[in-house]
Amino acid sequence: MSQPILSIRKLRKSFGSAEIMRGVELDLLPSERHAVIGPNGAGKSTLFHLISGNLTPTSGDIIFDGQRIGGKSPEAVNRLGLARSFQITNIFPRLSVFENIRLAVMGQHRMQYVFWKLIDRDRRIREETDKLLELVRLKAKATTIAGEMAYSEQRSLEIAMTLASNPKVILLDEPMAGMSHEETLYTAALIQEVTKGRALMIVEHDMDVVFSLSDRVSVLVYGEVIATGTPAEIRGNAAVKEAYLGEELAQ
Ligand SMILES: Nc1ncnc2c1ncn2[C@@H]1O[C@H](COP(=O)(O)OP(=O)(O)OP(=O)(O)O)[C@@H](O)[C@H]1O
Repeated sequence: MSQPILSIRKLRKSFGSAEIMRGVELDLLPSERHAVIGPNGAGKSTLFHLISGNLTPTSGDIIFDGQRIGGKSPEAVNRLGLARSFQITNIFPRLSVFENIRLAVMGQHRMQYVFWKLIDRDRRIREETDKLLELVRLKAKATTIAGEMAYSEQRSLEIAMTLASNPKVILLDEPMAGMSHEETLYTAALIQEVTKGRALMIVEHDMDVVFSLSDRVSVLVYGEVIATGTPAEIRGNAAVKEAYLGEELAQ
């Protein structure tokens, strides 16, 4: 097994007297797609907030690419190569699709571009923006106002913006929430395509998506990972069935 790109050890987080993360252990391999599933309130979003720097751990380690990142700012974590999208769509609805992606690209290259000639800078930004537009199949919508697109297209746009930093690890929090069956299938295929060669950690409630998209699945219950394994192993795990999947698959 290759070395993990992200290792989480004995991770704890309390809010006042409420202990929400209770010693999470989890490894993400360099180019695997890894889903985190679990009942409502298990702590999945909190886990993502801790990894991305939006929350500071109470104790424990989060090691990304050999460096401790627990407690670093979201900007610092992002600069190291970890990008995250949120449950709520995070785009600029009044700007065009092209402008949205261009802003993400410019944000990433704020520093480097200072040293380039202006004309060269504009050309590079445009090229990178075009490449991302193509990757998420939004080229034909480049001039469309983002807020006027279908919800699934807005999520595609958001995925492109997440990719602007060329991250090694991508965290996606419920990317299919609120989508129709067709939109879900489309977005799952898109995620599969654009995350090739990178590590993906995804929180998702749609079990069909989870089991078809993931190389491995971790099950979080009351702030602890109770099992990690291939989709087949997780489906067949008695403790998982009892704690979560039994009711989820019966729906
Ligand atoms: N800032 C906070 N202060 C206090 N409690 C919090 C805070 N953030 C989250 N919690 C609590 O932590 C628990 C875990 O919440 P979290 O949103 O991480 O769960 P989840 O697994 O993502 O749930 P869902 O599947 O419903 O999105 C919940 O009981 C929630 O009320």
